[in-house]
Amino acid sequence: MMNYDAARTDPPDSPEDEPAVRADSLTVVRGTRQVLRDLAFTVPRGQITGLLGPSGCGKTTLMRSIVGTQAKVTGTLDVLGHPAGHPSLRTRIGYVTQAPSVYDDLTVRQNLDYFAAILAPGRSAADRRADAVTRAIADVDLTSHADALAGALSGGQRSRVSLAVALLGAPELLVLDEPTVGLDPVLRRDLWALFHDIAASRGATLLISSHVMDEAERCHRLLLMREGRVLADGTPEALRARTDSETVEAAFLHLVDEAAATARAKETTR
Ligand SMILES: Nc1ncnc2c1ncn2[C@@H]1O[C@H](COP(=O)(O)OP(=O)(O)OP(=O)(O)O)[C@@H](O)[C@H]1O
Repeated sequence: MMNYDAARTDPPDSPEDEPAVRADSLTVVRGTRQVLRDLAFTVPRGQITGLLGPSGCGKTTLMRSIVGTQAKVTGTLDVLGHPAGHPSLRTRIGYVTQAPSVYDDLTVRQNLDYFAAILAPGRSAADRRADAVTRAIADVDLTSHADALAGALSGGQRSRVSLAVALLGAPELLVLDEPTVGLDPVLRRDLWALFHDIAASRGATLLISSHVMDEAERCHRLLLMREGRVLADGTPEALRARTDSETVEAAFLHLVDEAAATARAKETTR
């Protein structure tokens, strides 16, 4: 990470009201293109923030930057009181990518056992590991499939195994890249209920991306993105009110038109 300077003294633990993520003048280059441009936003703690925008607008790039796996990041990006990518954040953040990262030739429980052993190795932690694995499998509603091979599960079930892996370490910040894509409406509803439960019962912060605007209404706050920029940041209610729109989708379209009109006005005054 460009903004992680090993020589920099760690800031003191941030107070609870510090945002989970704070970005300022954040820019990311991929290949030869600037794909995130001068972003400034915060993600509050203990809430679900939805990262919404059309395909290719930069959601995954922003998530990769926050979890510290993205190169060519400049500007300020602080996560849980540290610069993004700081080694101390590794166990405090759970990241679920779009492609489920599970071993198909292991059962659900064996997958979880494997990742639990990396997080808490050694015989002395065996009981704690077994409890954490059982709880994570129950959290994602896969108890009845615990002994099934991951390779024999449906796409949605495999995504839930990935989510269970991310829940193992009880992370303070969960970053979920399109976790509900391709899932049926019942499963989508159940997963959103689980996300709300994780935020409410553990005080965890969730950053969840989606390009399905109807999921916006399920979030406490939204970051609306388009073409590498943040168009708006606020609660769904505030965004609807500000744009005099009935839905977040209508609010988004209003903001896109507004941004285009502002750009045109700037061009003509040059
Ligand atoms: N490895 C790469 N090298 C160069 N450019 C890339 C690379 N990966 C992504 N991009 C570009 O960066 C931009 C943002 O991509 P990103 O994956 O962050 O978008 P996204 O909003 O997550 O899209 P989706 O919803 O389809 O997953 C896109 O224009 C994409 O073409």
